[in-house]
Amino acid sequence: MSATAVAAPKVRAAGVRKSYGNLEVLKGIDLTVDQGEVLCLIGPSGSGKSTFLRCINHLEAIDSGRLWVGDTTVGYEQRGNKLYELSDKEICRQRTEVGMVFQHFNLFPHMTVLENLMEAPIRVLKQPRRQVRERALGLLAQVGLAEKAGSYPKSLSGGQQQRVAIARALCMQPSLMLFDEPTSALDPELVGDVLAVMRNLAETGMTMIVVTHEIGFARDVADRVAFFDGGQIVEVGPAADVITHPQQQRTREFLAAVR
Ligand SMILES: Nc1ncnc2c1ncn2[C@@H]1O[C@H](COP(=O)(O)OP(=O)(O)OP(=O)(O)O)[C@@H](O)[C@H]1O
Repeated sequence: MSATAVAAPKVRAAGVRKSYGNLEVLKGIDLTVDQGEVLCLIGPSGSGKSTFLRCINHLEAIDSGRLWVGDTTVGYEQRGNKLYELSDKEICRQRTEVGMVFQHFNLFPHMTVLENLMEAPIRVLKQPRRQVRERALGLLAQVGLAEKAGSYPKSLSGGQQQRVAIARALCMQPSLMLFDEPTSALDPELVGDVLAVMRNLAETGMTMIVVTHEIGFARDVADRVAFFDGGQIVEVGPAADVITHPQQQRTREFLAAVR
């Protein structure tokens, strides 16, 4: 054993495959995401980025390969021809450790902003109301929305709703945050505030996997970038290398088209 302890990867995928009917969406994904790392997934529409994210959070089951989420937990493991799946209880437990932010904020419309944040920690984690309330108010301050605690989602802008959605995910105290195109439903002038919240979160050391078309964000904030195309990772490496000096022709074409 080496003198320096090395933390286990937060997420590890090995040969992950997923099809919808005859459409093979993930064609053998191999990827490791380290503790505290920010990884951005970029690539054309339909290349499988969201599906991969959804597999990590057990919103989709993989067909084959292996997927570990967390330090020790096996997500899915193919043993011979038999696919081992987590029990519903294990999935629930793992989901509480993984926060997910979607393109469309998915806030509960009938609850205030503060109630949106408090709902899952109280109902799912059974944490004391007073403690959750304190944490929720702190998170709202962190995303610049302390004064909106008593408002209903429909009275907020899209950017504010997305910042609430991020705070809501964080209120569960996750150790991994997944973002699925968090800014693509926003008007351009609202994107900056959401990206600033994500940038601050990255600086706290949170492990983050972000599907995004915001190439500037990926270049400036990600530790590594993975370029997906046709259900495969074509290129993965340090953000500055993949975005500024892509090695693969396909990556170069994609970046030229989106810039
Ligand atoms: N539940 C589903 N049933 C059938 N096909 C699906 C399903 N979800 C995704 N797909 C298909 O899988 C392919 C990959 O979709 P996915 O959303 O993972 O791509 P993506 O790279 O995230 O694209 P985008 O940037 O447009 O979100 C697409 O062809 C999509 O139509």
